[in-house]
Amino acid sequence: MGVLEKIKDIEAEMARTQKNKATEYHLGLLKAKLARYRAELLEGASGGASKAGAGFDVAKAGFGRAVLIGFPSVGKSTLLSKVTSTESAAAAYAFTTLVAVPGVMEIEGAKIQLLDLPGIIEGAASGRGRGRQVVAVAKTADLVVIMLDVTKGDEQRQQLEHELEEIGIRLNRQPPDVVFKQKTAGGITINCTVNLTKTDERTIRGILQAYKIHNADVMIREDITSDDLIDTILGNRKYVPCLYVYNKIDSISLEEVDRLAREPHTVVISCELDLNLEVLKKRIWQKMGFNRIYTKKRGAEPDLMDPLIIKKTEASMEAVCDSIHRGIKHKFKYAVVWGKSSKFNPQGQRVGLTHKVAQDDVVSIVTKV
Ligand SMILES: Nc1nc2c(ncn2[C@@H]2O[C@H](COP(=O)(O)OP(=O)(O)OP(=O)(O)O)[C@@H](O)[C@H]2O)c(=O)[nH]1
Repeated sequence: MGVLEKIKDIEAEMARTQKNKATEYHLGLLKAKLARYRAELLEGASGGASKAGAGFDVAKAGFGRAVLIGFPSVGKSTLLSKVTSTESAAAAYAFTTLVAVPGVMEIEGAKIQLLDLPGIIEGAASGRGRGRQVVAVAKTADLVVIMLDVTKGDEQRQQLEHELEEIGIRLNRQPPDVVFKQKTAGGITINCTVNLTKTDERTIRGILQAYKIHNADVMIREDITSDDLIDTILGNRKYVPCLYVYNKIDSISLEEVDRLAREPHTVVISCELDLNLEVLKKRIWQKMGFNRIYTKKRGAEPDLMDPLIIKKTEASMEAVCDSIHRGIKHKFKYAVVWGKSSKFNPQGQRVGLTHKVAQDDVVSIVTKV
């Protein structure tokens, strides 16, 4: 039996099985099996392994990359033409049978690449589409933008979320708070700091066994599900922020627009009428978690024309140094900071390499001579 049939069988069995306390263990094992077969499918273990160099790669331009995913005719090309300086058609990158169109968007002084992946998402998880390439590209993405047609309802959204979920992409979620350490001996030790309501120890042991893990320490610090445990064991999940963009709001009522606009992680736009496109750009910037820092030479005014763009998660003074030049931190003596991250002082605050900067800070770096 091929992997696809095995997946179908398990899915059918899961659909037949009622979800309750008594079936939790059985379902947990089925999920573990399913995740294993899916991984096999995506890694090409069942044949058709990718040739070296046949992968999907687009040179990362600018500071970050947002990947645009959506069904045909939702308005992806129209959006790209409005918000990016899309490189000419000749510059569209071709990968074996796949073409992705990268455009570059200027937001708040940063260059962000917006990559349109036409038609590759459908059926990716079942091996029909180009699951491996989607995974590869999504792994390099700082943001997934799911573009939807407001007139098509929520069906497209559910389908895309489902496909992305199946290939191991987790949208707008944090990795489960579980520490998992495989060992060579000593059996399985499970420690929980919280009360588990969605799974239990027997199921956890069963899942570990399904993965032929007989020696491991598992420390659980969150009320996880069996799926969360499988994600932790497989360790190859990609946690990425996602923005839902509903296009064509010119075709629906104001009430409906208002309702959608209040949904979390959502922006409503009309490409055709140029509605809300600036807001969309701002939201992309925020969702990517970038930080803008201005530099200032001693005795001079801050350089407001050419800010440094740094990822928020790594926004220490050391990251600021690295974004200027790799060698600077080795010559770093101290920095002076003005802005939200510093104590108010017209002379600025003296800080070291571990200081965390904030958006729009002005920084002056003093190096050893
Ligand atoms: N009413 C309305 N129509 C729009 C809007 N934006 C795009 N369209 C129309 O939707 C159709 C599809 O737009 P495209 O930009 O070609 O869509 P796409 O997602 O790139 O489609 P593929 O190239 O097939 O992947 C076109 O006829 C556009 O004119 C909008 O804001 N409102």
